[in-house]
Amino acid sequence: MKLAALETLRQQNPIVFNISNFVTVQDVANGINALGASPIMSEEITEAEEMVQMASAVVLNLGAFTERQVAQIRRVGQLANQYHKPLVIDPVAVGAVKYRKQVATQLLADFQVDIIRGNAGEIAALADVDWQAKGIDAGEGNQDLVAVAKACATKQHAIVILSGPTDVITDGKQVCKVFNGTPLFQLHVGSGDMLSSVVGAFAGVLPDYFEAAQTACATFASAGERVAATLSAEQPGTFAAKLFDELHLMTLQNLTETAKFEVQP
Ligand SMILES: Nc1ncnc2c1ncn2[C@@H]1O[C@H](COP(=O)(O)OP(=O)(O)OP(=O)(O)O)[C@@H](O)[C@H]1O
Ligand SMILES: Cc1ncsc1CCO
Ligand SMILES: [Mg+2]
Repeated sequence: MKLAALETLRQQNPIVFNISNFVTVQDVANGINALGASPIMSEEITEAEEMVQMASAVVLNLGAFTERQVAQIRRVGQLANQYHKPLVIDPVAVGAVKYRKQVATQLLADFQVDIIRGNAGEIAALADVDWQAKGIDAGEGNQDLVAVAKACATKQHAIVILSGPTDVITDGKQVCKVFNGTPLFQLHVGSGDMLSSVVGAFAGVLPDYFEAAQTACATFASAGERVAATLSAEQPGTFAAKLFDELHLMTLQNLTETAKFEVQP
């Protein structure tokens, strides 16, 4: 795990091109901006090539696309591959909506996606593992999460982040678990969307995307955990506000002291 990449990120201020969803777009922009990246969003296919060229990473969030946006998403995916930019996908609610799974599966078949970041319900769906996803939430399942994440990585030929109380990051063989976090993340819609774009930001400065995925999970979950430790009750609003502060203020030393993870070769 390369925690020092936090400082590289802040020095390089990578541009992250996000196709976001209308629910959480501002949290995503402010979250990665606070951390030290430079967000840019667009819904216009005509400027897709310029966007991808200027970006250090591309994040496709599939949270609320229209048919017209699918055409834009497809063009951006193709351009990200053409210009060799790291490509991250957040397959929102693919475990709950058949149409979304069809669209996401087709994207994954047509493009080289480097990192998939989803919760257990979403990663299980892309692994074709039986699971009861619930809307945008992880839902219920009794399969082993490491096995689910590995199956998804192998099937989709990508690094997979299965986020939740423990984040599981795998390339299909090696596994890293990040134990940080707080249940307060679940009280703020879009925590996962923010994480996916934080993953893009790290992939923009760390050419080893497996390392980038791990470092992003440890950084984001540690920031939330550090905020939760300052609250005296479940305060979702205060948590969100302080999460932005912490993403900005957290030092490498704070991160190193907080991060709890294990890597299995
Ligand atoms: N119960 C929990 N305890 C600790 N950390 C958690 C818990 N649930 C989620 N997290 C953390 O929350 C962050 C977002 O992950 P999550 O799996 O909730 O995404 P998501 O389901 O896609 O969220 P959203 O749909 O709101 O965007 C990750 O950093 C994860 O580690
Ligand atoms: C609530 C919601 N609905 C579509 S996207 C989204 C935000 C979480 O991704
Ligand atoms: Mg999500």
